Amino acid sequence: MAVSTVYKEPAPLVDRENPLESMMSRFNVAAEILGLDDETYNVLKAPDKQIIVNIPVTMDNGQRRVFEGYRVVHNTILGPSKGGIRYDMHVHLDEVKALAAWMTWKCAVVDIPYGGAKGGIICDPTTMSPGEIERLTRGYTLAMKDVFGPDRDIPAPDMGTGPREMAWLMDEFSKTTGMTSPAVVTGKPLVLGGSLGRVEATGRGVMVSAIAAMKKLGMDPKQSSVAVQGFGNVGSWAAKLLSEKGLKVKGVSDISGAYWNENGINIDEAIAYKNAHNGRLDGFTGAVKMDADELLISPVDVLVPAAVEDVITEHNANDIKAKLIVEGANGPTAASADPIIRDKKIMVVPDILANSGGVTVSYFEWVQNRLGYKWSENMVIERAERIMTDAFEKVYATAEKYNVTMRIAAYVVAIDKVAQTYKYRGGF
Ligand SMILES: NC(=O)C1=CN([C@@H]2O[C@H](COP(=O)(O)OP(=O)(O)OC[C@H]3O[C@@H](n4cnc5c(N)ncnc54)[C@H](O)[C@@H]3O)[C@@H](O)[C@H]2O)C=CC1
Ligand SMILES: O=C(O)CCC(=O)C(=O)O
Repeated sequence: MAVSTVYKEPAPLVDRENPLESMMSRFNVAAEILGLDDETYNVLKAPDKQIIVNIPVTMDNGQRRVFEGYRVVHNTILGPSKGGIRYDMHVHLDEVKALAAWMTWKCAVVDIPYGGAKGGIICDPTTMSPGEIERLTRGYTLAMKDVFGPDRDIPAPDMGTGPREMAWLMDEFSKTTGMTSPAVVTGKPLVLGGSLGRVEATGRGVMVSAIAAMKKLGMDPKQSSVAVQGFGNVGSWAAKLLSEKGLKVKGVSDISGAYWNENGINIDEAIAYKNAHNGRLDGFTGAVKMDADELLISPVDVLVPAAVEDVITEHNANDIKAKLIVEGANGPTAASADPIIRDKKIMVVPDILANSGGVTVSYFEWVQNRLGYKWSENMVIERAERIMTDAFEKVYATAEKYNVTMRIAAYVVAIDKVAQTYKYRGGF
């Protein structure tokens, strides 16, 4: 059988911002504030390891294609590395490196015993059949069998993946090791040892941090409006839970475009529409279609970017009207926009704090798998909310202490924890 593609050249980053550079520039500011020593700085600035694999997959038409996949383990000083797997055509090694480092900082901010990692495969899952995606997922798992492990590196869902892919990953890993290992991956279906509350956990954390920030800013949720970019797992749950808190969701968007309703979008209807239409809002009649770029600069009080990186840049930051940005996505704000947003006095709850509800409940899932015991949904929600609220208050206090933005404060909290751990553990 002919091999049609041997190597997929990663999409160049020349025409877009580089998330790794954005991550590093904030890391440098926080390292300076902390007076981080050179040894620890040098260890943290680069990932522990980067694995690149080529995964041959027999497509439904009999052709064999080869997909390029990555796993980057940024750091494991706090514990086994943790982080999602992304299926998208824009996956790039530098992006995965940034996402892996963000996982280290995120786990440190919420004080859970994990390091950071991230994976990705350059593919377009929207054009692949379930069988093709399954073979790809199993091939990736096999290629990473020496990387993954319940005490080593624990994947989870990210863009383009969900419980279905995590189930295949768990099954393939279990077969290669000869024992059922639910704790090797989180975000699994409930029946395979998934946790109650994990599906909505990231969106719930976005809601919790948005409400905490609104309280600080003296904003009344019932008198406030919000726009949410991205209507997948994170965006749709954030929109639903924010609307349940009384905010009027005036705008939402996904890859098909942006949708606006001045009187508020009925989010349950939008979710039902999306679920019935291949995960997309295209054709949704509960709102008027608008220019996708307009959504981020629309007249709302709160903005929740919950799709991809670098959508807020020096080119549109000045036009943002929201008083509060809560980052559901990883890296939605390029570093070039930071000073503009700061000068406009917009509060930003940064990604490594705002979207940490997902990994927090993943941690709970892993704990439950290891205990062989299931927690109630209320216990999951109550514990996750407590962790997120405590982290928010710690970051807020750090921002006040050093007179810096919430983003820099979150990096300070995270890097300080990692650096202290190095100090006690030693080893270099
Ligand atoms: N799933 C999770 O638990 C977590 C996800 N995140 C981050 O949240 C973001 C979204 O992830 P998920 O919701 O899981 O992905 P998903 O695959 O469920 O949904 C992505 C959504 O974004 C939309 N989208 C893609 N490109 C877009 C664009 N250029 N403009 C507007 N919409 C666009 C898609 O149509 C879809 O609605 C990513 O940055 C991810 O890294 C962060 C923490 C945890
Ligand atoms: O749930 C997890 O373990 C990680 C989720 C993730 O990839 C993220 O927080 O960006």
